[in-house]
Amino acid sequence: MQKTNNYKSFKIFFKNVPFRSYPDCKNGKGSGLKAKLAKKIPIEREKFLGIKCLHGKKIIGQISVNSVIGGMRGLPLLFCETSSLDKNKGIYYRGKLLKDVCAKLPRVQEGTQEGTPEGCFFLLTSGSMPTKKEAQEVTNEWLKRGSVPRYCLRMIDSMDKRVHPMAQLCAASACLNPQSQFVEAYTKGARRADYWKYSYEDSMNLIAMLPTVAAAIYSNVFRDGEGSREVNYEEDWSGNFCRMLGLPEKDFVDLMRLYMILHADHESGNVSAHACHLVGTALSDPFLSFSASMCGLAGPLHGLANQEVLVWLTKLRKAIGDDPSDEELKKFIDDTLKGGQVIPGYGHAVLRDTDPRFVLQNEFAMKHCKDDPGVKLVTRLWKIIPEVLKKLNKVANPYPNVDAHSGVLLQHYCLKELKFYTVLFGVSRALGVLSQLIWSRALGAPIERPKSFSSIEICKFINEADKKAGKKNNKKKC
Ligand SMILES: CC(=O)SCCNC(=O)CCNC(=O)[C@H](O)C(C)(C)COP(=O)(O)OP(=O)(O)OC[C@H]1O[C@@H](n2cnc3c(N)ncnc32)[C@H](O)[C@@H]1OP(=O)(O)O
Ligand SMILES: O=C([O-])CC(=O)C(=O)O
Repeated sequence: MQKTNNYKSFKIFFKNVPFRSYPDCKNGKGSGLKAKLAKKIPIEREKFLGIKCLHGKKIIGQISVNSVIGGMRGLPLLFCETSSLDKNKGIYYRGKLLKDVCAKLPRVQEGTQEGTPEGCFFLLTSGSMPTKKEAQEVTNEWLKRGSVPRYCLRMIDSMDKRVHPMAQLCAASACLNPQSQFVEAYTKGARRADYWKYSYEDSMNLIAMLPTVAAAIYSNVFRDGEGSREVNYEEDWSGNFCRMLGLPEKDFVDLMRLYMILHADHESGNVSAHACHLVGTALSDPFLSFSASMCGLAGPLHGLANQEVLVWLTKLRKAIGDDPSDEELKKFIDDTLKGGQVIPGYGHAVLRDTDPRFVLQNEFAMKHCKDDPGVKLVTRLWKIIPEVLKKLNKVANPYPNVDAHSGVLLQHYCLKELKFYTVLFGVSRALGVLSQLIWSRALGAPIERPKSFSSIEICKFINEADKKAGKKNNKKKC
C-alpha cells in the first residue's frame, strides 16, 4: 500500500516537473520510426518508473574486492534496452538471436542477399522488426540528411596523414557538434521529457553523415584525396559508402551491409557503448558522446583488434607462408605468446564460445570466397589457436571473436588499408550506441557516478570485515 502511494506521488512528481507526454506525439500519430518511438516511449517510461519506484531497492548482485579492482567484470550494473549478450549464444538484438536478425531483416535493394543496416537501426531503436517499407523509410531519411557541412570536410582535409583514421573519426564527429539540435534545445530550456527527440534528430543526422566522413578520411589518407563525397539517392546507405570508398562491387556492398549489421551493438558494457552512455549522462550531445565512444573503440583490446589481427596474419604469412603445417602454425602462435603478446581476435570478456559474428562472417566467406588464402588460413586457425590457448590454463575464452575474421574478407574485396578497418567498425557501432543513447534520454537515465576507493580504503574495509568475522591476530593483515 505504502509502495503504491509512493509510486503515485512519484508519477505526480514526474508529471508536474520534468516528464510530460507531448501533444505533438500523443497516440504516435504520423508515420515512421520517430512516430513509433513517440508512441512507445511514454509506455516504456511508465514501466521504468514503476520498476524504479516499486522494486528499486531489490538486490540483484554483489560487489567483491575483485569487482572494484578487476574491471567490474560480470557485475550486473548497467541497463540496456537494445541488445543482450549470452555468454554462449552471443548477442541478441531486441530478443532476437543475431543469426535470425540477419535472416529476417527485409532485403530492400534489388538483387541483394542481405538485410540493411537501416533496418537493423529500426529494430534496435523501435524494438520491432521493420517491414520493407519501414526499412526503406530509414534509408530515405538518411539520404536526405547525409550531406556533411563544409567546415567539417575542410577540417578532415587539413589533417596530417599520420593522424590515425580513428583519431580523425573522433575529431570529425566531435567537430559536428555545432549541428546539434540537442544543444540548441537544451540551451533554450527544453523539457527533459523531450530530450530524446533531439537526441534522435542528432543521431539520425550523424549516422547519415558517417559514410561521407569516413570516406573523406579514407580518400585523404590512402588515395591522395581522390573519391566522391556526393550522396546518390538511388543507392542505400551501404551502397553510397562503398561507392565513395571506390569499391562499388555488388558482393562487397552486400558484405558491408552484413558487416554493419554484425558490428552494430553488443549490449552496453563494452568500452565503446559504455563510453557513449557515460558521456551522454552528463548531457553532452550525441556528437560528443559518439566521439568518446570512438576513442574507446580505437584501443587494441577492443575495436582496433581487427587491425591487429591483420598485422599478425601478415607477419605469419611472411614468416611461414600461405599454407603452413599445423606444427608451424602452433610454433608461430607459441612464439607470439612467449613474446608477451595476446593473440588478437581471440578471447572475450563475456563470451565463452566462438563469437556468432565470426561464424556469420565465415558463412559469408564460404559462400563468396572460400578459396581465398586468407579465408582458408583464418578458418584453419579457428581450430588450432583454441588448442594452444587452452593449454595456458588462464584464458577464460580461447575462441575467436568478431575481429578474427573481418580483415581477411576486407582484403579479399581489395580494401587493403588495415588502419581503416576500425573506422568501418565505428560507422557500424554508431547504430547501436546511438540507439542506446536515444533510449537513455527517453528514460531519463541519470548522470553516472560510481563511488571509487583508494587501496588504503580497500585495506581498511578488508581489515574491518576480517575483524567482524572474528579473525583475531590475523597476521595476513592487509
Ligand atoms: C570487439 C571486441 O572488442 S572483441 C575483443 C577484441 N580484442 C582482442 O581480440 C584482443 C585479444 N584478446 C584479449 O586481450 C582478451 O581476451 C580480452 C581483452 C578481449 C578480454 O580480456 P579478459 O576478459 O581480461 O580475458 P581473460 O579473463 O581470459 O584473461 C585472463 C588471462 O588470459 C590472457 N588472455 C586473454 N585473451 C588472450 C589472448 N587472445 N591471447 C593470449 N592471452 C590471452 C589475458 O591476457 C590474461 O592474462 P594475465 O592473467 O596474464 O593478465
Ligand atoms: O562486448 C565486448 O566487450 C566487446 C565486443 O565484442 C563488442 O563490443 O562488440
